[in-house]
Amino acid sequence: PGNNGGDGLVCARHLKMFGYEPTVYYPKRPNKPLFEGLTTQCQKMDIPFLPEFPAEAALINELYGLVVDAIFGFSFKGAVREPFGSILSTLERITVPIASIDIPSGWDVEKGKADGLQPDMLISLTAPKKAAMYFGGRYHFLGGRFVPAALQEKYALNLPPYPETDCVLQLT
Ligand SMILES: NC(=O)C1=CN([C@@H]2O[C@H](COP(=O)(O)OP(=O)(O)OC[C@H]3O[C@@H](n4cnc5c(N)ncnc54)[C@H](OP(=O)(O)O)[C@@H]3O)[C@@H](O)[C@H]2O)[C@H](O)CC1
Repeated sequence: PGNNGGDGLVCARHLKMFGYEPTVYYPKRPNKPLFEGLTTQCQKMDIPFLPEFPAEAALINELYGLVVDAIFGFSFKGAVREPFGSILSTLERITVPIASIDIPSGWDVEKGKADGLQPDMLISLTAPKKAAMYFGGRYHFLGGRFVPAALQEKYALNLPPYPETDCVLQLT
């Protein structure tokens, strides 16, 4: 529903450009030009938007090869509200791999969530958030090669160097 969801729309657009067949579920759409524009871009690229989230984990396993989790990022707080509680509990039961953008949805940005979503892949943006230390999945990537040196210094960010012209770095 926020910028993490916007990242999900950008991800769907890239996947389509790379020849994959993404499908988007976007239940709460902010009334803001940025998200309306991203939605229009996806629609114009013939990316289907699901009217309902598949209630059965088995159906997701059967229909999809990967789930990109772009529900909540670092602004998630408190107890999860519907419809996202039901969506997350279904995602906790699927067996197809999950790739979470920035933070696994439903995790506390610092403390994580031991009994929450456990994705196979985490794509941290700009810098890994504190909760990333609880990530136990197979692949951890860092994306966002755009932090000016002055900002890195100001916030004492110890960011790793990216090789050559790469914008993404595999951390584990
Ligand atoms: N510099 C960077 O690192 C960048 C990060 N980006 C991405 O942006 C997200 C953070 O985006 P933000 O819009 O601040 O917040 P979220 O996407 O995490 O979530 C906000 C929405 O979530 C709703 N919310 C919050 N808590 C709950 C809850 N308990 N139950 C249900 N819904 C919840 C909230 O709703 P409200 O009604 O409370 O407003 C919002 O709708 C970051 O993680 C990155 O993915 C940028 O893309 C680039 C720069």
